[in-house]
Amino acid sequence: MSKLKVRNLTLGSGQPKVCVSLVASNFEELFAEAMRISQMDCDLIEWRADYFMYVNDISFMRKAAYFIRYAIEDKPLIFTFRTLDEGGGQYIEPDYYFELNRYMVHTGLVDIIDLELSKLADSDTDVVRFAKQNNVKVLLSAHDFITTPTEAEMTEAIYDMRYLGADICKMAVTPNDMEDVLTILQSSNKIQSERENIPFVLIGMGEIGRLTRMTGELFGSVLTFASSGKYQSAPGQMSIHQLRKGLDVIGNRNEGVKFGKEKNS
Ligand SMILES: O=C1C[C@@](O)(C(=O)O)C[C@@H](O)[C@@H]1O
Repeated sequence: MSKLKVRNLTLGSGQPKVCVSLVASNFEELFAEAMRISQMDCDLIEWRADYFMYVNDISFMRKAAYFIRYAIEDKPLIFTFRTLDEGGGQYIEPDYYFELNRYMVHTGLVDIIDLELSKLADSDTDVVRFAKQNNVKVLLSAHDFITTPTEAEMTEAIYDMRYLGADICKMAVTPNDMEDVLTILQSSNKIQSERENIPFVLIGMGEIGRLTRMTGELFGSVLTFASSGKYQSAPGQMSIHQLRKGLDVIGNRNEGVKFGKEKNS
């Protein structure tokens, strides 16, 4: 697994790191949620700005980011505006999408920006370079809320993201049966063995995909998302408590415990 340092957190070593999404529509809720989530046992926080009503006012966005940073102190913060095309909360003008992300980098308050691969592929924006120049990590993402693409399609999408400069490559898809779950795990396993320098995340959304939210330590995903208790930012997210139990079981090596009965000497 490839390692990536964000503030004091190292992604890609041991268990996948647990991220909780902050969803709020106004300032009051934003501040309350940021304070509440900052007390939770998560490693990173993702601000899902597509649910915030002042997203078109750039100076309000700075104030909101400042509030969040104040509340969460030194925890790494991902800035995400998820577009309607990929399951987001509101419409955004394509040019403003990049402008907003650029501005968030400029504030120095966020550590990672999430950009959708499909938007980036259609544009000549320099936002990836701009983020890197300002020591902000770039997470490229793609979502499918209906199906699971083939193993080759998912693997290629992750490699394309890396080629375009992603520090983290993420794909969240929808398994409809256990074959699809195996396809997600197979693709993960292929990526981790073929290209061990890529920090990536492959998630199966919905009830059927839950297993894939826990298996990162074995199959290479560096990050996993839990519910905030109040909102799920995607179907199938578990509570942090449930998720951590799963992560512990899956990563447990039972070191030092011998097989069979100890013989008395
Ligand atoms: O892309 C992702 C992953 C996610 O969709 C999930 O399945 O947990 C949740 C989103 O908030 C995040 O931006």
